[in-house]
Amino acid sequence: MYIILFFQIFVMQNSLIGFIGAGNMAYAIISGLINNGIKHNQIKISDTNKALLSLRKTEFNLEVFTDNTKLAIQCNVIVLAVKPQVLSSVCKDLKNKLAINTLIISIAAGVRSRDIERWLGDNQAIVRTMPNMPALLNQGITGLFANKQVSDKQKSLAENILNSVGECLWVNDEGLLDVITAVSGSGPAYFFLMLESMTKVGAALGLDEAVAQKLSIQTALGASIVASSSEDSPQQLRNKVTSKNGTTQAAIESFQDQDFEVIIAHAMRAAFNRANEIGMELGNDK
Ligand SMILES: NC(=O)C1=CN([C@@H]2O[C@H](COP(=O)(O)OP(=O)(O)OC[C@H]3O[C@@H](n4cnc5c(N)ncnc54)[C@H](OP(=O)(O)O)[C@@H]3O)[C@@H](O)[C@H]2O)C=CC1
Ligand SMILES: O=C(O)[C@@H]1CCC=N1
Repeated sequence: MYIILFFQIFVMQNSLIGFIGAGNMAYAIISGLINNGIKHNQIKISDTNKALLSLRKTEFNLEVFTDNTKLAIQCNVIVLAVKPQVLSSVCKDLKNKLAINTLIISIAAGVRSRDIERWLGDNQAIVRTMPNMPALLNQGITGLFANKQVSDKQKSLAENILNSVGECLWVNDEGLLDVITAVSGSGPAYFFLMLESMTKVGAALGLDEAVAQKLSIQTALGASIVASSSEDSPQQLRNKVTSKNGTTQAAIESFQDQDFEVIIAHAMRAAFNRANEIGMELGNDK
């Protein structure tokens, strides 16, 4: 056990991790890596946006590049952190320039590993992932899928990197990553929307907006902590808040009258379908 742990730390400490794309998710993952003891000189970052690169250089004290290839040829792990729509051109520029043992980690929604393989050139080890934004505070959760070229050592390297920002969950069926996208990838935004609505209504009912926001956020935090530490299911916990003929029952009945579950199902299916659509659109990109 200790030998495996020591080996994993050794592999991480001897990796050079390059991020292509310096946006929100790169920021979140790099923050987690640095908080977990990865040295600044083990992370490099490239982006087309020079102003953003100079901000990242100030924030993290890392080497930055405007040329993705220059970054990629120096790293043994490359995290593809650009929008799905620019991923094919980013990969095609790297085609046949990477060492065969370079591990590619894609965080792009919808984009299938076989397309990334096709754009980069065959036989590249690719771990396709779906992290989420709470990675920023090491509270993320990431779904991962490995293509056939990924070795066990590379699997544990990818897992260690994403474990720096939260929990990891491997899937054998790549299609499930689109479901994970609809649940936890996009999920933080669903809860933020709920917070926005609760704040607005609290203010409309007479609270200061800042007070309504604080109450809403602390309530979400408290409910999440209880749900994640309790043996009870979310439904059982809900029942514990819902007094017979009380205020919560009135609210829950109103949600149910408005088909709350249908609203959630439509929204999550829309996210899932969009992930599929992105995969199909880019799958047609030669
Ligand atoms: N945001 C989230 O919560 C999550 C996002 N993801 C995935 O992560 C990926 C990144 O998302 P996010 O960080 O939000 O996006 P951002 O737009 O914040 O970051 C992407 C960065 O890539 C830059 N970029 C564009 N073209 C290139 C290029 N050719 N070479 C290098 N850099 C380039 C962009 O510059 P410019 O803005 O100037 O175009 C931008 O700075 C996406 O694929 C998304 O699906 C996954 C899980 C959660
Ligand atoms: O909205 C998106 O497409 C990305 C993927 C999951 C979260 N953000």
